[in-house]
Amino acid sequence: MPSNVHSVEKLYKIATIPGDGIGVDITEAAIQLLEKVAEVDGTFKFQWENFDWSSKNYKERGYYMPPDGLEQLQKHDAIYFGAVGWPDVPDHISLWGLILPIRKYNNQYVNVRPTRILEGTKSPLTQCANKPEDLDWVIIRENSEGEYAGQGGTTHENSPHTIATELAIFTRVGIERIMRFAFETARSRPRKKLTMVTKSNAQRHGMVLWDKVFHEVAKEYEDVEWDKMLVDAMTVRMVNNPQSMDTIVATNLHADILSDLAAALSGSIGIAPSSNLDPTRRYPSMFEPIHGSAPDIAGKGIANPVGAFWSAAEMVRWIGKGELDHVADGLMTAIENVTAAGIKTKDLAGSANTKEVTEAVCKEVEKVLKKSS
Ligand SMILES: NC(=O)C1=CN([C@@H]2O[C@H](COP(=O)(O)OP(=O)(O)OC[C@H]3O[C@@H](n4cnc5c(N)ncnc54)[C@H](O)[C@@H]3O)[C@@H](O)[C@H]2O)C=CC1
Ligand SMILES: CC(=O)C(=O)O
Ligand SMILES: [K+]
Ligand SMILES: [Mn+2]
Repeated sequence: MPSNVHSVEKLYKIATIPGDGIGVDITEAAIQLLEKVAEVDGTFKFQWENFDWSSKNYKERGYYMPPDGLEQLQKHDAIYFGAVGWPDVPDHISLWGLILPIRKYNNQYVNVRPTRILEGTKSPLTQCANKPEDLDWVIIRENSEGEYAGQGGTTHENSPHTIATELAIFTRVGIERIMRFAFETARSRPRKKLTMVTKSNAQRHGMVLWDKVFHEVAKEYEDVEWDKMLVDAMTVRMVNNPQSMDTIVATNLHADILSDLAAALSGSIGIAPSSNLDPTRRYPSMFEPIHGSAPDIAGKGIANPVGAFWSAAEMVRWIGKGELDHVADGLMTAIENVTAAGIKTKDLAGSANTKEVTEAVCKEVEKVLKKSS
């Protein structure tokens, strides 16, 4: 391009929902980093709109999202989320008041949860040599139905005869689309390997349908090597043989649990990102670290922002539709250069605080992006 012709700056509208506890700290850190990235790159900008839908405000207002909350979010290209939940509000109220409806009503039926051992960090697994390839997984979590469908009820409350049901819902449409996404993800990675997780020995209806649809979809992906695991044995394999897996697909509940385990095995829950995707792109997708509000460390300024930064990188990748992959990759390089240099929070056996890690990554990303341009 001739130097006197400037490309038009693209504007990305991002809704931010910091939520509670460390969600606030890490969202602020992610915005700081993304602003730096946009400034250095110069071809795009972010327009932020912040939504103060926290547990504190819930206590005062009686709601997390206002009645038109979902519509407000839908005016944005993406949503960046911190975490929701605080000890003075029952957790099912906070989750069902905010994050679960956002996922469901925005058709975010996939939750992508990668983990690997970042440079300069260590897995607690002694059999891991801490080479990146020792543990490099992407968990594809079904994000719209299953055990978090929200169906069920309680009767005879406050009596010895209370009955509560929690119904897991599995639909053929829901299973088929998550399997396809999982196979596509596996196919896009070098090892082309998918592990499918169920509990179809004990759960004899929904999980059996899950198995059946998996085998049907597998026929369309002959280039992808696959195997299957029951979720209990899967926890053992994750600990004893992490090298043997690559892409993993599991239900809403199973993958929720396995992804916290995956994060811990790769070093800390504080590093793990997640993308809540509407693959059709009709609705905005949402990006957040997998961890919660961490009341035990909130307010101390020591939360690890790496999972938030990795989520930010995935958001850039998603909104860029292939045009900002170099920026997302640059962000990941910057994050890993900083962990490799030993600038890490306490959960990664370091001594830096959130602010110090954030500033180090901001500085590093400037170097990385300038070098690559
Ligand atoms: N998507 C969301 O908004 C989620 C919300 N929650 C909510 O968060 C609240 C707390 O949940 P917990 O079960 O305690 O899980 P949690 O993920 O908030 O914390 C678990 C443990 O990991 C540590 N930890 C988490 N993130 C960290 C980080 N970035 N850096 C360093 N240490 C970190 C915490 O200090 C704590 O010891 C609850 O109200 C829960 O419902 C939990 C998970 C996801
Ligand atoms: C709610 C929760 O724990 C999660 O989405 O990871
Ligand atoms: K979160
Ligand atoms: Mn979780």
